[in-house]
Amino acid sequence: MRVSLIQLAVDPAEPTAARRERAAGLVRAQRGRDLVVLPELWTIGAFAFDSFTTGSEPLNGPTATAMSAAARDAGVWLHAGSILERDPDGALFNTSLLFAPDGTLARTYRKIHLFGFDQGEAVLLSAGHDIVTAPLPETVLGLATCYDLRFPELFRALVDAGAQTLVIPAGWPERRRAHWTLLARARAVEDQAYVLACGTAGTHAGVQQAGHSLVIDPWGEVLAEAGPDEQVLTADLDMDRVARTREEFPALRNRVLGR
Ligand SMILES: NC(=O)CCC(=O)C(=O)O
Repeated sequence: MRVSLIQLAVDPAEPTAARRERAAGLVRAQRGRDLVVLPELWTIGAFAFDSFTTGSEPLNGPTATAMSAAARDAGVWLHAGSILERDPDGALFNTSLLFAPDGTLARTYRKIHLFGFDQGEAVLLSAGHDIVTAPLPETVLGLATCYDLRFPELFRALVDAGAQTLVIPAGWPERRRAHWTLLARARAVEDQAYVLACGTAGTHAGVQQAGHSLVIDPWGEVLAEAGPDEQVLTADLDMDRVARTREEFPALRNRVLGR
């Protein structure tokens, strides 16, 4: 499976509409790949809390419309990262969007673990509750978002639901980059799954982003790692490796608790 992770720079000087158009162009340039991934809240920035209300949009809003068209034009599965979803009652969610190659919105995932303790996302948004997987021709995706990475029980639930490739869009700060790398590799090793972890670059709301998006195999080896700046990271994945790893080193089968 050929994957591209688009590590977008979120720069407050760039209007959202311009970034949306730029992101759509980058997606279109990935024709020939099987799956393309964008980061968390790349329209406004994961830490731009002051813009959370004005930057919110419905599931048929401008970002979803542009990403649907880009997926269709490129003929790829597109995990379009996440948007600030405003539901019909006005509640806000951090919602990931997965588009099929014909542009259909195949899945949404509302971030379960909201970041910020007693401020920011944690107080401004509503949390999701649903475990979301998506069967693709080559693999089964399990969806999670950024801070979710710190909660291994979510990933175990995704694996129990059939996930083989864990997709994690993020807006992770440089200050905690060591955690990002460590936890992403840990999730790959403990769940014996590919991890596609796509972050943002640049600085927004005074928070320098880590970049360093990662493609990690089910043995925990880093197959590809981005630098700090905007970059398209590509990798070719051997999907048989998930089943082989789980067969040859059957730690998942040896679970005693929580089954
Ligand atoms: N957007 C986020 O979820 C940030 C998470 C984070 O900074 C951390 O877990 O550390």
